[in-house]
Amino acid sequence: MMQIQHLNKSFESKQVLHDISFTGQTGHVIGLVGANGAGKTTLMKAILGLISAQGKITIDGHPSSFDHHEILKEVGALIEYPSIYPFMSGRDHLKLFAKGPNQSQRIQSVINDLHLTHYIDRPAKKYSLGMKQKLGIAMAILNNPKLVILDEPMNGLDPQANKELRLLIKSKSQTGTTFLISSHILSELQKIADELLILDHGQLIQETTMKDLLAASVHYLILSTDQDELARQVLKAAGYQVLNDPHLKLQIPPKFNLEPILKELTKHHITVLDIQHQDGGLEDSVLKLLHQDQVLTEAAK
Ligand SMILES: Nc1ncnc2c1ncn2[C@@H]1O[C@H](COP(=O)(O)OP(=O)(O)OP(=O)(O)O)[C@@H](O)[C@H]1O
Repeated sequence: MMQIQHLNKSFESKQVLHDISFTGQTGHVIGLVGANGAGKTTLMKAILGLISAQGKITIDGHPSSFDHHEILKEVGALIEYPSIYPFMSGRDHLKLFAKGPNQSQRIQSVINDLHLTHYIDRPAKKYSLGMKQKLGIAMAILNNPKLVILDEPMNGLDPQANKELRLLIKSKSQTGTTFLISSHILSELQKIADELLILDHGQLIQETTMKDLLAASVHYLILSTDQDELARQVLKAAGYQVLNDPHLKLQIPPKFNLEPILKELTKHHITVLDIQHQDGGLEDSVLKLLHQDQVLTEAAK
């Protein structure tokens, strides 16, 4: 659905995107993560032809660029803040944006999907940040685009609205819509993204499936015993990676056998009261990759 090849972008002398290439499969949800200023919004703007950039962008088999972007009719987007007219109602915004057949039906269905009913007929100037955000998302998906690009869509949304958005993205992707979504809320992204692009200082340092990334993520074991301090010493002496944490917390590999730990503790007459397994999740994995990249960059200097 989307192919990006050797994309470079500079603002005056500052290069902010460095040779970015990736492919987005039809119906996949692609998460875009990176620190503040990593280049996420710039990349999205370049794909949307909002800024000029060097490189090749192909959407649904059609080339797209700053000067030639016919195919962008098939793309819905919410970048930074939604463009909202304060004196128009949400419904009038949707009417203004609607294209093609069955407009009223599509407007009503997006209102229902995003639970906008109770304020959609009020002027938008009375909307909260989250309400505006939801209206912006509604405008992006209203015309059933093949590709939807959302920059920080979870901004300002409460947990219920986040969940509704997640369900909507999942159901749309299952019917073939491709999503490119940037977010700092990695726990939310973890729940919806099939793939992940990690940007660091304008470089794509990792393109991976969520499954692979999480499989390689850090895992922890949190033990509760009748003698935690002794258990800590025993496990450290036995070579386990015991963390400096108020809890008795061990870092373990993804596939791990518990038996030797229990044997070691029993040998020292320590009783285990509780065991919890915790995976580091997306946040840990992304931070680890960004840290590795920083170390490599420093070493190359
Ligand atoms: N119009 C512009 N003119 C000059 N520099 C810009 C412009 N837009 C962005 N930049 C610079 O490009 C870099 C990438 O910015 P961008 O907004 O793409 O980052 P981001 O990853 O989206 O960050 P955030 O998570 O904070 O939104 C930053 O150093 C920013 O200062």
